[in-house]
Amino acid sequence: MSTKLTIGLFGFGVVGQGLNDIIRTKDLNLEIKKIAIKNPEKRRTLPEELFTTDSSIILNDPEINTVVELINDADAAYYIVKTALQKGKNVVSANKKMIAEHLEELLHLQEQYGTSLLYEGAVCGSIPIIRNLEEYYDNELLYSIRGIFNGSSNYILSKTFNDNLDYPTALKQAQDLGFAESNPILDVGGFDAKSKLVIAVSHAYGVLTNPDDVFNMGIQNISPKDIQYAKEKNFKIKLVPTALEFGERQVVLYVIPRMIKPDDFLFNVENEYNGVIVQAAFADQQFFFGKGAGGHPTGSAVLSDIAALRYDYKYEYKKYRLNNAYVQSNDYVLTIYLRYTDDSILNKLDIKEVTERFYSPDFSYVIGKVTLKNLMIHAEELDNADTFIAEIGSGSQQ
Ligand SMILES: NC(=O)C1=CN([C@@H]2O[C@H](COP(=O)(O)OP(=O)(O)OC[C@H]3O[C@@H](n4cnc5c(N)ncnc54)[C@H](OP(=O)(O)O)[C@@H]3O)[C@@H](O)[C@H]2O)C=CC1
Ligand SMILES: N[C@@H](CC=O)C(=O)O
Repeated sequence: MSTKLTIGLFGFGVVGQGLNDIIRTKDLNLEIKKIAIKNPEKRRTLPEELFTTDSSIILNDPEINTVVELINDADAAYYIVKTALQKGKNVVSANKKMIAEHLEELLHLQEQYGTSLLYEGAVCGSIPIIRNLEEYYDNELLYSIRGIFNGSSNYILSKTFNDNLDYPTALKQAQDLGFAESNPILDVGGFDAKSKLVIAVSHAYGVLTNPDDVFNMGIQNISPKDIQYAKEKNFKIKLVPTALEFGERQVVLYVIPRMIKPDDFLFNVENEYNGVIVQAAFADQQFFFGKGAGGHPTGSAVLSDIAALRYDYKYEYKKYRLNNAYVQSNDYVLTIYLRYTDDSILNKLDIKEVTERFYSPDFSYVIGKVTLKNLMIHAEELDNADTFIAEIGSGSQQ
């Protein structure tokens, strides 16, 4: 017999309303008792008495056994989720930034208070990747996970690459469609993809890492020159988070644009769609594909978590609890395409094994090898309009 869920919902924006639309089409032995929002003046599509701006009304209601957190403020979300877990309520959240930043503490809170926090909607929208990494690949060695984890940046890349739209127009469209974060640098700068990678890696390898210790470079400095280079070589450019196991139980993780060949599963992942390639020892390559952003796709993943709570589902964090869990390492070498104007960056990055160079009065590029550690040291200098960096080909252990 499933538990009746009495829900306190936080947030009634793109995802909150998407979830509500889906719930209304089902008969699921659940009730949304109250909805917390921020702005009391906004017109709502549900009766006024359902809404409150006072989060404590939900958090202190003993009848509410489930909190669904779908707000666009990571700090407020942290307080809400932590308090709900401490008060014995189960929680579903789609807030990847908050979860990635506080995962270790949230894991221990669940243990301490016997509560459950589920967050499938936080990673790649509608794609059921977290439960697969946690449960399905429990016994198998995972060589790597990589993919397209951010719908907005992929939408922008598709529109600029395939339809010759300019970058600001494509970004505005992603915002208008409800895909982008309130601060879009989180999307285009690779921060959102990094949060999702950090969460995925905790279930894939049992590694809990601080997002600040993971390198991310985004697509914010892409120019028509980079697109022209990619087209001439029959590549597409995608923003790709990667986690790879190597050496003695080490895992490297980073987010960087990547030149993708036509035979790669990610080549045809366009617009707000996401794709995840899992490379495992025996299963070999497996590809997960689906919408990574938007109210209904994300709402469907949130609803799947809510439904799982009716049967007391919890993440066990099995791989984290193993004694011989993996450790994060940055001893890794990437083959990169680097567009630049100031030659000094070449020395700073100490680029080796150069296979291609191009000079012109207004820009140059080089293809060569660089250590992940050097990219991390010079990350701030690399983030300027005259520079664009993308992985090209495969990397190797340092
Ligand atoms: N949009 C997407 O495609 C996806 C989003 N997510 C994540 O889901 C979450 C919600 O995103 P999204 O729906 O797009 O965001 P929106 O900006 O569309 O909506 C945010 C909602 O949060 C409410 N809110 C903000 N602060 C508070 C607060 N302190 N207390 C109560 N309510 C608050 C807002 O209230 P008000 O209505 O009054 O302004 C609004 O209803 C974010 O964490 C996002 O990263 C995850 C996957 C996909
Ligand atoms: N801003 C995010 C929303 C979903 O997580 C994205 O574009 O992927």
